[in-house]
Amino acid sequence: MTTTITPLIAGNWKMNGAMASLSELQALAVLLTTGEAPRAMVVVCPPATMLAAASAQGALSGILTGGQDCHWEAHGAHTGDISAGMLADAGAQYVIVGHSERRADHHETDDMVRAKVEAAIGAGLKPIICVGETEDERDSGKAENVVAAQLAGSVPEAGGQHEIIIAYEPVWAIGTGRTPTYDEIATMHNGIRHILTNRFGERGATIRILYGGSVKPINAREILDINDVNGALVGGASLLANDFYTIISAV
Ligand SMILES: O=C(CO)COP(=O)(O)O
Repeated sequence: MTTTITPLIAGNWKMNGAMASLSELQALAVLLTTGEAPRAMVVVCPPATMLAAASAQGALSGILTGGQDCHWEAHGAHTGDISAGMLADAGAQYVIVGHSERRADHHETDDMVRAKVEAAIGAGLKPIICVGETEDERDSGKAENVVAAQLAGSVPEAGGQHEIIIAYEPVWAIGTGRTPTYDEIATMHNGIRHILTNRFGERGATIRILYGGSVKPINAREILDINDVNGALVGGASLLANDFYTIISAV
């Protein structure tokens, strides 16, 4: 059912890197254009200050770019914030919304995330909507219910007509070097697929579901082989061109 989905590998640089890190993007571009053609779409989400330069550079080698967050309004008195339209203006085609670090650090609720997704769609961006349980929630057997509730709250009806991407990122697997078992990932992705097809019908079968949380060159192949895993959202390992390229090549 999902075998026709072209996988997508996205790198989330978070608050790492400086303009000098664009040399890593350049190195990645060289690897991607001189090696075997990638079997995945490649997206890099650098800090917003680097987005325009990264987009211009990426365009030369097929690397797409995305923002790491956007405001839910198109413009206004929101000091320090960036709108989805501004990200598009800087060359982004994607935007990460509802990352657990923002849900935690900025008290983002599902309602806020849904409004951001709508703003992203309105600006012509493809939102990468993050969901995932904490360790306590997994230990107490609530992981699937937590993710189902986040999907219900964070994914707007417009998700049925526009391209959206779901990223399942268990909070306890982010930056820890720990991952769920392959069975646990398969169960969660299968559950998300059911939720998407129940809600959006045939279209739900075409929505990419990425896995994120300690994806590394060493585990990428096994994770990307799991049914209904349509790519990865990579943090730390996306900062170095060689590591990121190895993950992309694992598709
Ligand atoms: O949060 C993540 C991507 O959004 C995952 O980060 P790590 O790959 O560093 O665990």
